[in-house]
Amino acid sequence: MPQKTRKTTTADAVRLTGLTKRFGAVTAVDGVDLGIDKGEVVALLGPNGAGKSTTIDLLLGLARPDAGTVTVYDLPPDRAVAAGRVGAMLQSGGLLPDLTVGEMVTLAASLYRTHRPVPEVLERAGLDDLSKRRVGRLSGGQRQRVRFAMALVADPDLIVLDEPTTGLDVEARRAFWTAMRAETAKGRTVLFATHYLDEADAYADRVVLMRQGQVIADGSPAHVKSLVSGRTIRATVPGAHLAELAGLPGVDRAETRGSTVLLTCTDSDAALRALLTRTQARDVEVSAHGLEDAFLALTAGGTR
Ligand SMILES: Nc1ncnc2c1ncn2[C@@H]1O[C@H](COP(=O)(O)OP(=O)(O)OP(=O)(O)O)[C@@H](O)[C@H]1O
Repeated sequence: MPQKTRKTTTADAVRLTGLTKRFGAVTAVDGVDLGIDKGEVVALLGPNGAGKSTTIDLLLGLARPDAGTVTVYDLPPDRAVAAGRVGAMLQSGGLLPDLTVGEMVTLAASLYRTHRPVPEVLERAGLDDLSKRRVGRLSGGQRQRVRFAMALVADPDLIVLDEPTTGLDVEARRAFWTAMRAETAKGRTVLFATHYLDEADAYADRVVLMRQGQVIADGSPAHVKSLVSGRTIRATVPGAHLAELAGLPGVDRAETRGSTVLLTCTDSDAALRALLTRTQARDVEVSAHGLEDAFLALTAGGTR
């Protein structure tokens, strides 16, 4: 089969406008506005129940919004999917246990008018040694790789992955992301939901943080980290009162941690200067927040 020429359009890859989905009393997706440019690698992060999977279902045309719109390459999602422009790797389902891996991916390929050669896709997903194994006999991680191959086989412009590395060990996760990097180097657009914050930090250009159906932060991993003021200072400060420390320039919050104090800073340079000139501080350590801290701070109280 000939491979597709990647189409170029001026529109966004994905455009969600006022997107809303309710299940009874729960508003799973609550007025989400989001545009994803072509070639962007975007991580959708959020605690359990934040609305990530529902957003992905709406984006793939697997669920209908109660309000708002979704377009994928300027098309309604079901048409973009039918045209082979979107490859999806969902958390479960879609596999037939009696088929071999090769047959399963060939079947997925047959749904599209044009597709990539199946052996190439099997190799990309690390399945070339398993092509004759029945799907029902695969481990959880191997099944994930079959889903990945099925997502790639249509040669899609957009790849959507719902927690793609759940159940994979460290080595398999690394192999998965190496394969994904090779795919994104070709200019594909990627949206992935993950609970692994280190993956969002390492592999996404942009992090979209959701809580209770809404987007609460959107930017580079560095931007999301900076939203929770960036840095903390830990020090031993003999004779100091917490209220006094909290009042220093650049300090947002002061807490005791054992025999030391922990200062959460909006401007750690100013805070450090004040601490060293106005107090008896010693054993001073300054550290940047990891994405994990940013995530916890921004989504605190967000589960339901
Ligand atoms: N089919 C459904 N029927 C009823 N409620 C649903 C349904 N699907 C999702 N919900 C609810 O909508 C909210 C959002 O769920 P969703 O699965 O989108 O979150 P998520 O961010 O993907 O969570 P997780 O990380 O746990 O997969 C939750 O409160 C969930 O219970």
